[in-house]
Amino acid sequence: MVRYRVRGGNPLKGTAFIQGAKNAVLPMIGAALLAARGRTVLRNVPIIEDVRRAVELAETIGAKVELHEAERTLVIDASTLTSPVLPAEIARRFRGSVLFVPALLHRLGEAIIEGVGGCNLGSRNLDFHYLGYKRLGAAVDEGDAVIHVKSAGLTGATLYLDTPSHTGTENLIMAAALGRGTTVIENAALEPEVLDVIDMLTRMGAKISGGGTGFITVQGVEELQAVEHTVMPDRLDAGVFAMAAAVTGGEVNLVGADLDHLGVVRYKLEQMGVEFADHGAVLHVRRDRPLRPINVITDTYPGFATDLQSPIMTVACLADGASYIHERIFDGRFALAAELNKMGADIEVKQNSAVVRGATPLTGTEVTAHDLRSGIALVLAGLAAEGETVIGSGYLIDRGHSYLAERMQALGADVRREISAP
Ligand SMILES: CC(=O)N[C@H]1[C@@H](OP(=O)(O)OP(=O)(O)OC[C@H]2O[C@@H](n3ccc(=O)[nH]c3=O)[C@H](O)[C@@H]2O)O[C@H](CO)[C@@H](O)[C@@H]1O
Ligand SMILES: C=C(OP(=O)(O)O)C(=O)O
Repeated sequence: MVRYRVRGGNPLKGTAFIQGAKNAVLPMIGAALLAARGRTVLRNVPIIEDVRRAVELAETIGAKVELHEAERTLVIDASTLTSPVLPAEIARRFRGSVLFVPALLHRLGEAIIEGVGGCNLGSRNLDFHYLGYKRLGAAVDEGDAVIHVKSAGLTGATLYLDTPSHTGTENLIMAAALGRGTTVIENAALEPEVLDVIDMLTRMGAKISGGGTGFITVQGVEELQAVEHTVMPDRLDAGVFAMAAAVTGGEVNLVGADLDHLGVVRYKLEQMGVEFADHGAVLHVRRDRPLRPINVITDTYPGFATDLQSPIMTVACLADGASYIHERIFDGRFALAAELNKMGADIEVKQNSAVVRGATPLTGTEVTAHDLRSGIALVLAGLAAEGETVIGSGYLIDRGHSYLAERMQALGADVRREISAP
C-alpha cells in the first residue's frame, strides 16, 4: 500500500528535472520487441511502475531486459521471444501492454491477450486496433476474457481510425511496418509521443511518412534493427510541475520541458495568470498574481490534453470565479471531483462537464487516487491546502511519475511517500 502525505503552504522554488515520457517509452518497448536481432538501448527512461510492468511483461514473453535505474536506461534483447501470451496478472496492470501485440504477431504469428489495464476512465475500447489488424489480414477472435489475434503475415491496406487513438495509431504503424506492401492510416494521432515513436521506428529501418499530418503511409520492410534512442521529455509531467508552481504561487525551472508540447495547456495556464519563459531546454514558470477562472475542453493534440484535465481542476479550485471543464476524450474522468470536495472544493459534475466554483480554501484530509492523474491532482491540492493531505492508492501515482516525492522536496514541498502493509 503506497500513500502520499503532503503538507501544504510552501511556495515551490527551484529546479525540477522532467522525466522521460511514459506514453513514449511504452510503445518504444513494444517497438524494441520487433527487432529479431541485436539489443535496443532506450535512454531517458522514466523510472515508473508502468515501465517495471512492461519489463516484467517483456521478460514473460521471452525477451532479455535490463533496467538500469540509476542510468535511466533500458537494454532490450528481443531475439529470444518464446511465448505469445500476455498474461492477465501483468497485462491488466497497465495500458501499455496492448502495445506488445504487433511484435507478437510479427515474431510469433499470434498474440493471446488475457487482459489490458490502464486508468479506469470509463469505456476504453480497442475496436480500432482489432479492426485494423483484421484489415491487414489477421484473424481476431474476441472471446469474453481472452482475445486471440493470429496472422500468417500481415499485408498492407487502407486503415482508418474513427477518432485519432493514441495507442491505436502506434499499434497500426507497428503492425504495418513489417507487413507486405503499403498501408495508409487515415485520421492518425498527432501527439508528440507518436512522432517520437515514428522517429525511433524510422531509425530501426521502417519506412513511414506523414507523421504529424493525420495521414500516415507505411511501406512494409523485411526486418527492423535494434537501435539506441532517447525518450522525449514527458509533457504531462512538465504540465504537473508547472501547475505545482501555479497552485503554490511559486517560481520553478523545469529542465527538459518543451513549451511547444504543452499545446493549448500553455495558453489556458497563461489565461489563469501563470507566466512561462522559454530558456532553451529550461522552462521557467511562475505565478505571482491571483488565479483567474478558466474554460477547458479536452481534445487530442494540440488541444487540451485529457491527462492534464484532473490537475487543472485542482488549479481551478483556487481561481476566483466559476471555471467550466468539459471532458471529450473519456466518459468517466471526474472521480477527482468528490475527493476535492472532501477537501473543501465546490465542484458540480453533470455527465461530461464540471463546474468548479472558486476560490475555496482547501483543507488537508484523507483522500483516494482513483487513477494516475486524479492522484497527482490530489498531490497538487495538498500543496495548496492547510494541514496534511493523505492520498491513498499511491501506486497509481507511481505508475506515471518517477521519484515524485524527491523531486517535489527539491522544490521545497513537504511531500512524503510511505509504504505500509495493506
Ligand atoms: C499508454 C498511453 O499512451 N496512454 C494514453 C493514450 O491512451 P489510449 O491510447 O488508450 O487512448 P485512445 O486515444 O486510444 O482513446 C481515446 C478515446 O478513444 C476511444 N477509442 C480508442 C481506441 C479504440 O479502438 N476505440 C475507441 O473507441 C477510447 O474509448 C477513448 O474514449 O491516449 C490517451 C488519450 O490521449 C491518454 O489519456 C493516455 O495517457
Ligand atoms: C490515462 C493514462 O494512462 P494509461 O493510458 O496508461 O492508463 C494517463 O497517463 O493519464
